[in-house]
Amino acid sequence: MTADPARATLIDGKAFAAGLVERVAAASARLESAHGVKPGLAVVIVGEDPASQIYVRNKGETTQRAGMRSDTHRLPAETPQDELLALIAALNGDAGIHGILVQLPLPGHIDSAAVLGAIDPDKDVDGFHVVNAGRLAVGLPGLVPCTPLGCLMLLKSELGDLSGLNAVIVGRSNIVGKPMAQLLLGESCTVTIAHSRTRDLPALCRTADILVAAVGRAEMIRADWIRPGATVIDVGINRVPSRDPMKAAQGKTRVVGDVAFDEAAAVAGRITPVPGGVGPMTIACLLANTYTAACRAAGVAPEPLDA
Ligand SMILES: NC(=O)C1=CN([C@@H]2O[C@H](COP(=O)(O)OP(=O)(O)OC[C@H]3O[C@@H](n4cnc5c(N)ncnc54)[C@H](OP(=O)(O)O)[C@@H]3O)[C@@H](O)[C@H]2O)C=CC1
Ligand SMILES: Nc1nc(=O)c2c([nH]1)NC[C@@H]1CN(c3ccc(C(=O)N[C@@H](CCC(=O)O)C(=O)O)cc3)C=[N+]21
Repeated sequence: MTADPARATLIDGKAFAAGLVERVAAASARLESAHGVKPGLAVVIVGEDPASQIYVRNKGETTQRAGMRSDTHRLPAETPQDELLALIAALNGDAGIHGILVQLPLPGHIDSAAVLGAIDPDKDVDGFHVVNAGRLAVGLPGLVPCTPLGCLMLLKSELGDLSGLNAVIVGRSNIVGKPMAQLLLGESCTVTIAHSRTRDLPALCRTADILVAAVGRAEMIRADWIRPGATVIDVGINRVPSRDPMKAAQGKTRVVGDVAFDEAAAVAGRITPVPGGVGPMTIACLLANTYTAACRAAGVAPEPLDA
């Protein structure tokens, strides 16, 4: 038998998220007893996107655990945009609802930008409204997108001060890549954003002390793209056929990240697994944002939620 190569430390997002949910639950209970405000989240789902089902289920369970109110509005796929906008207007005006999340992607006949733009920015717990993107860009308090916020919490808890580190983010979406870059810039990292037109992506990735993969391509990032000792955050959630050919033939799938985990773990210093890494942090941060929004609506300073 050959000795195991050095293995990266696993960053346990699931455990970190469970702790964060507990802190949110405790802080929410204190907000309710001291000020009579119970944080309320409204989730709006239009149509049936099978990939989103797990997210929706995990979200519902976790919100319950945090002792928050959570309403789910399920609308048929053919819902006219006007009707969706009318629901958002009603939720904007509902004092018991502090957070509104419209599940993406929306059906093709709906203008997603118009829908996201209709959410009251102070209830926009996804942080997708242009006002919140602008606040993040200029360093004003707002609501920060949950996935990058969760990644940042993991990085700070693992590495402490991030200043001066080289961060490479692969992916430039408005919901992950760009806000991730803003947050790391805010921590004084030297930030590079890569995308599908980037030249020599492997060489660029090798410059990273912090490598964030948010691409949506199963196991694209290989071991030889990773600087030995680097911290790797894998945002990707990709469904691939089950390893067992019998199960695969029955259409069974498993979830993998954007990083080839097994080989990457032999090179990286620290790495998040998929599942059990960034995903649970996204949900915990959604609840944290709902708590923050409820505090601000009540004119109360939110308690710090850091570990
Ligand atoms: N864990 C979680 O909580 C969450 C996970 N996700 C997952 O994260 C991943 C990314 O999501 P999202 O940001 O919404 O995805 P998008 O599809 O919106 O963006 C993907 C980005 O990756 C870039 N890209 C695609 N192919 C390549 C390539 N071959 N080389 C370099 N860059 C490439 C694209 O570049 P270009 O702009 O040039 O097209 C784009 O900027 C997905 O797997 C998604 O499922 C998303 C949200 C939450
Ligand atoms: N308005 C909106 N906001 C979102 O934040 C949003 C969205 N729409 N649409 C879909 C994507 C995807 N997303 C995930 C969140 C958590 C997990 C998650 O908890 N994953 C677990 C389980 C994975 C599994 O086993 O399938 C894990 O990684 O361990 C996955 C995916 C949020 N998204």
